[in-house]
Amino acid sequence: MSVPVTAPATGADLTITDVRLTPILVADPPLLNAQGVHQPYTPRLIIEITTTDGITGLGETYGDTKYLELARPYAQKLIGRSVADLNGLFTVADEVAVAKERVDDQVDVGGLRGVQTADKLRLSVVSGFEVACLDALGKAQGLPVHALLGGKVRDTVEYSGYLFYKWGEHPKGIDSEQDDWGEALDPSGIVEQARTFRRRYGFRSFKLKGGVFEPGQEIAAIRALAEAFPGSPLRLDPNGAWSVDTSLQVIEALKDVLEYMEDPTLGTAAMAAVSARTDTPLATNMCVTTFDEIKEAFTRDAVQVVLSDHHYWGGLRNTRDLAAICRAFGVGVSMHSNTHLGISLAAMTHVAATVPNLHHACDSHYPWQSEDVLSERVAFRDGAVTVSDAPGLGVTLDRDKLDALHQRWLDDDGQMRERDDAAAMRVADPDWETPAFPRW
Ligand SMILES: O=C([O-])C(=O)C[C@H](O)[C@@H](O)C(=O)[O-]
Ligand SMILES: [Mg+2]
Repeated sequence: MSVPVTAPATGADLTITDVRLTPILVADPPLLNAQGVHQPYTPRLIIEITTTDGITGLGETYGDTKYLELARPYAQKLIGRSVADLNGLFTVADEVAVAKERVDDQVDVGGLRGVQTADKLRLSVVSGFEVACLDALGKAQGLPVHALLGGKVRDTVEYSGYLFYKWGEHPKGIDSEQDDWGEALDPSGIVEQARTFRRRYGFRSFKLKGGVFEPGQEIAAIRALAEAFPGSPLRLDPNGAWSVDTSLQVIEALKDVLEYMEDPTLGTAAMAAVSARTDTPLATNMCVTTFDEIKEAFTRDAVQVVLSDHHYWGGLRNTRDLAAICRAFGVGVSMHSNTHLGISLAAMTHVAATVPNLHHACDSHYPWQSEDVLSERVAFRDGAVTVSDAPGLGVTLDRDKLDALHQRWLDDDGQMRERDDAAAMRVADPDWETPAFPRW
């Protein structure tokens, strides 16, 4: 292996001596989507990689069992390697077996993140370790992560306000934390939520998570937003809940105010059928979620914007590769988000800062997370995060906070350790089954 374990300029020893994995449960509000509702707590995995010199890099990824069972043996294999050996992270991942039942006939979070393959599972684990290696390497070299990716092309990264239909609180009788967002179950509730987003964070564009109510109500919500925030870029994302015809009807009703329509219908073929009959751009984080899916989707002109997500695309450098492919095909790129904490927001911001063809505000769930493992939260100002020039990611772990969220994970009887939005919905509605798609 030719990757140096000693940094020539600084003399820092980059050898990995310890990897610490801490599964946690993070409070999550009752956000509704096409599958059901978010659980009161969601699993995340915090990764700490330490070098011989005692430098520690931080990473974050999904924390459900299927990720933990890969992350544990993978972490062991990294001891003795260099944090600079970023390509080696993928080689080592191929040595970790993925259980067949984890991928056979499976989709990712009920399909919210598209297909589930062994490769994608591995990449979803590698990404957290890649971020931790980059953080450690940056600290060792005195360079921010964006510099390790080639350097920032912007000083701030814009995010959109991610609006959700939501209940005022989780169902009574189960452990949960109260949030201060209130209920939003109709157009006026959504506008009120958007006003709160704007007041607290300054977001200029908004995305509404749809596929919850019949399309007429969701059209009314977007119309109400357009009226309340004239000129703001707006997006609607029903996670594939509509047929091709319904998709076209909704697009027709909203085409004057939509920046893009996100995953109106399921699968590349149906997206291509919609795309062929509208000029409104279609975005996806469902039918293009792996490199293998790009060729068909792009050659059929099924999507005009790909919403990358460094967690399942395999890290920050793969995200840049994806952006380069999109650029070559004239396809736009932006960022998808699931529930995540500040380590991931910092990582998203570093990579987004380096992508020249990023022309849409990125998604982020972070405002919905009242808890974090950082000593200082990452701040949104005027709807954007300032790109840090501090070494590494530029964030600091608060061990007490990490320990408290880990204790919650330890105390859990197992129910919250797997994200399952349909099961969470059944707590309120025992007959709930995720509807067959297209639902409308
Ligand atoms: O399609 C999307 O943008 C997402 O899947 C984002 C999130 O997963 C969101 O839908 C959620 O967590 O409910
Ligand atoms: Mg989406």
